[in-house]
Amino acid sequence: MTKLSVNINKIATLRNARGGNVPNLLVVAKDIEDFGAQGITIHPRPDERHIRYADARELKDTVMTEYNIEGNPNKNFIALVLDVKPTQVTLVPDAEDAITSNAGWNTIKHHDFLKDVIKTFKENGIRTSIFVDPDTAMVEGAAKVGADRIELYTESFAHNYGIAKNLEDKNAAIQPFIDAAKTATKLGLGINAGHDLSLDNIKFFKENIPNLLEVSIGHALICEALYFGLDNVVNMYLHKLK
Ligand SMILES: CC(=O)[C@@H](O)[C@H](O)COP(=O)(O)O
Ligand SMILES: NCC(=O)COP(=O)(O)O
Repeated sequence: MTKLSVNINKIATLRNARGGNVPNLLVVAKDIEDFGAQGITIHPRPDERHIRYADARELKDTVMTEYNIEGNPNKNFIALVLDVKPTQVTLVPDAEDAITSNAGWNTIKHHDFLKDVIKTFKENGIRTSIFVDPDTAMVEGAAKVGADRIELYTESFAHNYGIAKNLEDKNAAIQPFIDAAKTATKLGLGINAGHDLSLDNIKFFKENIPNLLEVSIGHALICEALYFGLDNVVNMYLHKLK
């Protein structure tokens, strides 16, 4: 089964635009769960431009499904995650000023750092996932540092699938992800995926990646909700992930 974890960063972006509490992030998170999503993802960034550290703490008592916190494990982020103790922490190597995530970890170069951080989270009962490009060497590196899962960075798939003219192009877009997923499975790593997944591309991705445990989807899902409504969109994803 592939779980749908809805990334609610964009709900916080909308709230922050007016400085008040509309929309209420906690209410939206609860509604998304009630609509059927099996997880809530947040990705607090150092400038707190959308999710604030206080949101991450408040959501702890609201989220009853899988709570996934993503981010670059700097000192403040590590302290936050250890305090909140979500179901899962996803380590993402973002630069401070990145507009959005734009690369996976080099799990070989950062082996010692990642191994230490992962040990700390695992000792605290938090499942760990590492954001990686679809590169078998990086997947092998993720296994070596002791991660429970990888999150495949799907931007290149979404882009190449979006411009594909035929099935051959679509197959070329997914092939690196199939190879990375096979390596992950062989090494005992669970497989998550995310970034720019959408109603247009999710079915093809799911059908081609065996053992896909979770997808985290935010930007496209919230955009699609403008047209279809949040309840409908969550259920459209659930249908495509069956
Ligand atoms: C790791 C990942 O791909 C997502 O968390 C994405 O980066 C969302 O972050 P923003 O909402 O800040 O773009
Ligand atoms: N981990 C990916 C995520 O949470 C959402 O990414 P996106 O759908 O906003 O691109």
